Amino acid sequence: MKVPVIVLSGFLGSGKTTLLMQMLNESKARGLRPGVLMNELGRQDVDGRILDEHNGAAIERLLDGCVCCSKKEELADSLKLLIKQQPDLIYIELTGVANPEEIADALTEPGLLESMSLQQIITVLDSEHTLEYNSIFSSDKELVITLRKQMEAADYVLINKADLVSSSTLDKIEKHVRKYNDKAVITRTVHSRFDLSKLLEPIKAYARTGAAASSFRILKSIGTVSHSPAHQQPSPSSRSFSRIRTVTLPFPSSKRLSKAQLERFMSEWSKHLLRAKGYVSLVDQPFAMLMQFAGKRTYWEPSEFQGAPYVVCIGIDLDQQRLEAEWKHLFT
Ligand SMILES: Nc1nc2c(ncn2[C@@H]2O[C@H](COP(=O)(O)OP(=O)(O)OP(=O)(O)O)[C@@H](O)[C@H]2O)c(=O)[nH]1
Repeated sequence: MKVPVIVLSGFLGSGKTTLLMQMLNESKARGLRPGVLMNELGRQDVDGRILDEHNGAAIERLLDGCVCCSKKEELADSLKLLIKQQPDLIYIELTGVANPEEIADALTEPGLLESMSLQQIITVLDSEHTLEYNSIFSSDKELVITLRKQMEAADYVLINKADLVSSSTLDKIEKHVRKYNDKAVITRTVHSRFDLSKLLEPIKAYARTGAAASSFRILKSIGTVSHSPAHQQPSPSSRSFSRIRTVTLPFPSSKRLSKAQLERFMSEWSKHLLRAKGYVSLVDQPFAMLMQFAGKRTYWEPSEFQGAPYVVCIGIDLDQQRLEAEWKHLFT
């Protein structure tokens, strides 16, 4: 019996983990046992920790690289480990700069093809910034192509963060998506919430009966991706990110900062910073807080994190030395 796989794609900070948490909750409510493969660009696993705090699903993590390029070989191994735990379905959350078609392609490798089947690709868009990406990243053709592929390959497109923009912007985004994908179901969402029954009910029926559900999609035919054996290095043209760099900033355990200091730091770096997330110690808080910088906004959430605090920064053309120096300076 093949395990159904749902791939969550979308640019950095668009709302993939938010969607994953909702999907995990709804899977559990239906009595399904999900497995999760999380891929993060940074060495530190922020999203996995967020999940641990909310759920008890089997989680495999692939850190410090993107499964569609540097971590391609490890993708198969991690999925095989998950399969051993006999989940009813597997969610793969990609990095924000991954091309989902390459993952779909990787799932056709011998060793995976017999044991899992790709069901759906869901792409989450950040309504506040999607229309700007072409101009923001105009000098990075690869990234622009990857963002387009995320829309093209999707079965579902969530136009997320709908609370932050006008309805005319949402209309424009929908038109923009339709230029690249005339088949996907497009839904406007807030906090990635949408009706998951069409996705999960057939999987539930499949898990119960073992019969192939007719609504399941068979592996998409991947016309645009050249098939490269997993042991080969990806060619430069198959890389999904180029000028993106990830830097982990340690937060001295004896120090505390204010929200305002951290928000100012994020805002001063916002030209190059696409995303930042991590656990920080605040002057007025007894416990570490989860800080998320996405779409040029900083979000705060309480957390149960008890390790050494840190912040992972993902940026384009990031001057790592200057970033680290200015970060250190915050604590002097
Ligand atoms: N206002 C608003 N905030 C949202 C919405 N969806 C998600 N967020 C917030 O945006 C931030 C990023 O959301 P995530 O779900 O972590 O985004 P992601 O795509 O997983 O991010 P990466 O893993 O870094 O690529 C979090 O602080 C979310 O709470 C939304 O619809 N509206």
